[in-house]
Amino acid sequence: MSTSPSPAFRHGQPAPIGILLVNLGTPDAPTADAVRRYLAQFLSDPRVVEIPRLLWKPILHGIILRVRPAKSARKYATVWTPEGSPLLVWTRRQAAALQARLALAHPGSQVLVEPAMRYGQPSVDQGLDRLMAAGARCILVLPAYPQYSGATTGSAFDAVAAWGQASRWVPELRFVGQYHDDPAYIQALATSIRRQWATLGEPDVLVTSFHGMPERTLLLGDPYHCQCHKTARLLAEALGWPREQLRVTFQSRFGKAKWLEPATEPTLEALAREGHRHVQVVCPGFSADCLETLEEIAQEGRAAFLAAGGQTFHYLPCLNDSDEGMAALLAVAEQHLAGWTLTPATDAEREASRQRALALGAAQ
Ligand SMILES: C=CC1=C(C)c2cc3[nH]c(cc4nc(cc5[nH]c(cc1n2)c(C)c5CCC(=O)O)C(CCC(=O)O)=C4C)c(C)c3C=C
Ligand SMILES: [Fe+2]
Ligand SMILES: [Fe+2]
Repeated sequence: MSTSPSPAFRHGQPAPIGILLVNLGTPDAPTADAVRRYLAQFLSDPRVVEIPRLLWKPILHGIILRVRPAKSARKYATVWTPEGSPLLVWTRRQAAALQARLALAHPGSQVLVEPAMRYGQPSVDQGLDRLMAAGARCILVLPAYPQYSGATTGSAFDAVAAWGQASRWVPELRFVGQYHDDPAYIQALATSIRRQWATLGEPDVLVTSFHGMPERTLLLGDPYHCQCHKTARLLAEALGWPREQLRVTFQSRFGKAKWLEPATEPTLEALAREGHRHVQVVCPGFSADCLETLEEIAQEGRAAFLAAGGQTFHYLPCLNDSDEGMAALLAVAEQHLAGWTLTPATDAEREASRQRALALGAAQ
């Protein structure tokens, strides 16, 4: 979408450029009521549950929203921090760190970074309204999902489009689709893992556990599964590790449909039974630690591996706001900001450029 002239350079005064850093979303509190509100919004999204609404609504409201909130709230309580849900805390820190790094890297430009949650607060609408209120008319939407899936990245796009439909002044918008094979992201993963190996040592097997998706989405053309495998292959290469010592698994199964395989927890149990004693798990598809990594992997996954006879288990944290993680987000943002982040021209430079254009026109 584009208006002309580019509003970022109007009147010789640079308007700020906006970045909306979007992650999935999380409840406001680790209580059944708050989790119910969050799940109701999340699981009503047709991008997330692709079952005809007439069939799905009675299941969602009659069963899932009655049973799951209390169970999930108990899990959230085990990872909740004094500042709130880990996913939101990390997303806020990432947004602040990205803004600071952009200010250092591009002293002539002002780039504002707002955190947003696709479900819950602060919403995509609130984040975009804030950027507009601050004067940003060029906005980059950066979903914090390295691998594209319709359920996550696609849904973030829907939220931005719905906001645009309700807006009189739609800004220039750019949207990051994925960065699963970006060298800066792969390098960040490898650096983070190697740093942790310096104290933990290398495992027998490194399990890369990605969030699952219904298998049907792969058959329908969603690139998510392939992008997870490509990330894992590039990571093995960056680590200089034999491919067979690095496993790709899918976690967080939801519902009755067949999900992508192999599943993480059964794989951890099988590795223990096969005699692999030292296993580590890393979750490259999550840019920030959250319930799915801190509870499902670091707690449940560990318990399953040790109960099956494994000896040592380490969960390797996500990139979060680490130096290497922020360098990767900065690199991804910069690729998409090109042309917007140019330090604005002075009046003299603008006049010289106008004269050159006139001279060119006269020569033709
Ligand atoms: C990173 C990518 C993610 C994909 C792909 C994804 C797909 C997906 N998820 C569900 C159902 C649930 N996911 C839940 C939590 C959750 N999911 C992601 C990321 C992806 N989901 C994150 C970052 C989180 C953590 C949120 C947090 O607050 O920390 C939950 C809620 C928790 C629970 O009750 O178990 C559900 C439910 C589906 C159905 C799906 C693909 C179709
Ligand atoms: Fe999920
Ligand atoms: Fe889970």
